[in-house]
Formats: sequence, structure tokens, C-alpha cells
Amino acid sequence: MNESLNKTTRPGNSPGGFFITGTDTDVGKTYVAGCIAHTLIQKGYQVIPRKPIASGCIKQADGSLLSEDALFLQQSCQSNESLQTICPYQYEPPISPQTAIERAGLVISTQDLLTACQASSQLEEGDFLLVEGAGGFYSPICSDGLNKDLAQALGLPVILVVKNQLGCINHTLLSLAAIEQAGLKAHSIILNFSNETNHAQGLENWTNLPVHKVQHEESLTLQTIRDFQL
Ligand SMILES: Nc1ncnc2c1ncn2[C@@H]1O[C@H](COP(=O)(O)OP(=O)(O)OP(=O)(O)O)[C@@H](O)[C@H]1O
Ligand SMILES: C[C@H](N)[C@@H](CCCCCC(=O)O)NC(=O)O
Ligand SMILES: [Mg+2]
Repeated sequence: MNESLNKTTRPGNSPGGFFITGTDTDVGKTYVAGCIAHTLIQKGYQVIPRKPIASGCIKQADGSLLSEDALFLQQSCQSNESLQTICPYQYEPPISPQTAIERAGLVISTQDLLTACQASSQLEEGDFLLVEGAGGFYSPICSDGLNKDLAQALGLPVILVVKNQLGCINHTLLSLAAIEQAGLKAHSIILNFSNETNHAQGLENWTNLPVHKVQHEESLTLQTIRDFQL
């Protein structure tokens, strides 16, 4: 790991950040990341958000692009950094970022995304870097890498967001196997929409990781994640 990123790993065993991945796109990574930020802020931490690349951005009247993920993260982390800093690489088509970059005639590397996540001037001991990927752990995130590769470059513990739907046990175990194979620590699983019929019942027979719950919340009010340990 390069020297400046060592700042994201605090002394002892407590992590200085998390990489937020999911069993798929659209499973609730951004909303859950907001809930994690809310939980950490309540514990007294400052949380620094990054969504280093976003596709599916919204074209504004002035022609600029808005990443709704970056905006939600900025607000839920109570960040005073600009959206451009939180999410420097933005693309309009709602497709794999690698394809979006290619269509724009550009090349963006894993190293570029790593640099975007290096919040060096802001990050102090005790702060948390919260990095949301794009898609799932094996989704391509840039010209030369998957979410896996960015997570490895960051070396942060990984939180897996799981959408509570039939089939989610399979998706969870596949994702955890991939995280383990990448040599990364899986921190926890967060079951989103947990208050509906529990399709993850029995998952605890196959993993020792903590499984936290986030409920369906139509208003997207941020929820405190109970028993969330660093
Ligand atoms: N617990 C929840 N209660 C109500 N709505 C939710 C909840 N979690 C997610 N949503 C909604 O579901 C949709 C997908 O959630 P979200 O954008 O967080 O997913 P994502 O995994 O970050 O997607 P992407 O892959 O695009 O980054 C959004 O419209 C979001 O507002
Ligand atoms: C458009 C989506 N919302 C998302 C990209 C998902 C790519 C999934 C690619 C795949 O695994 O097939 N973009 C993003 O999170 O910025
Ligand atoms: Mg998102």
C-alpha cells in the first residue's frame, strides 16, 4: 500500500475506512453508506465520502452532470467537500463505468480512482473514509480494473450490502468468496429491506460475519445501524 494511504488504516485493529460493495447494482449501497455514515457520526467520527466514479449521472440545465450518489453521500456524511472532489469521474449513460469511459474516448485507471480516494489533506486519525464502488465486487469500474481491484488498492475492509430478495444467499456467498479470494477482510453484511420477508434466513449457517439490518424507509431517513462495531 502506498504511504499516503497508510493514513486510512489506523493503529491497532480498527479500520480507518470501508469499501462499500454490494451483491449487485441498485441494492442500496448508497443509502446504506449514508446509514453507516450516520452511525459513525453519532459515535463522534468524521466521515469522508468518495464515489470515485459514477455512471448514470443526471444532465443539469447548464450541461454539467450530477451524481445523485455523490450528493447523497455528501449530505449524509455532512461533508464540506465539493461533489467534484467526492466524485471526480462522472458519466451520463447508466452502464458499466468501463464502457462509459470507453464511449467518452477516455482512459481512467484504477490508480486514477485510488488517487481520487486519497483524502489526504482532510483525513486525520480517527476519521473514516467511506468509498462506494459502482455495481458489484466484480463489476468493471474503470478502464483497467474491477471494483475488486480498487478495493485491493485501497486495502480497506469491505462491507457487503445485500438486497433482501430471493436468491440473496447465493449472491452473498459468491461475493464473500470473491472478497476473500482478493485477500481482503469482509467487515460485515448489511441486509437492506430487512423488514420485508426475510430471504436471508439461514445465511448465518454459512458465515460468521455480523449481519446488520437496514429497513425499507420510504423517506430515506438515515437509520442507525444497531450494534455496528468498527
Ligand atoms: N432501505 C431502503 N428503503 C427505501 N428505499 C431504498 C432503500 N435502500 C435503497 N432504496 C432505494 O433503492 C434504489 C437503489 O438504492 P441505491 O441507489 O442506494 O443502490 P446502489 O446499490 O447504491 O445503486 P448503484 O449501483 O446505482 O450505486 C434507490 O432509489 C434508493 O433510494
Ligand atoms: C448505472 C449503475 N447505477 C452503476 C453501474 C453498474 C454497472 C454494473 C455492471 C455489471 O456488473 O454488469 N453506476 C454507478 O454506480 O455509478
Ligand atoms: Mg449507489
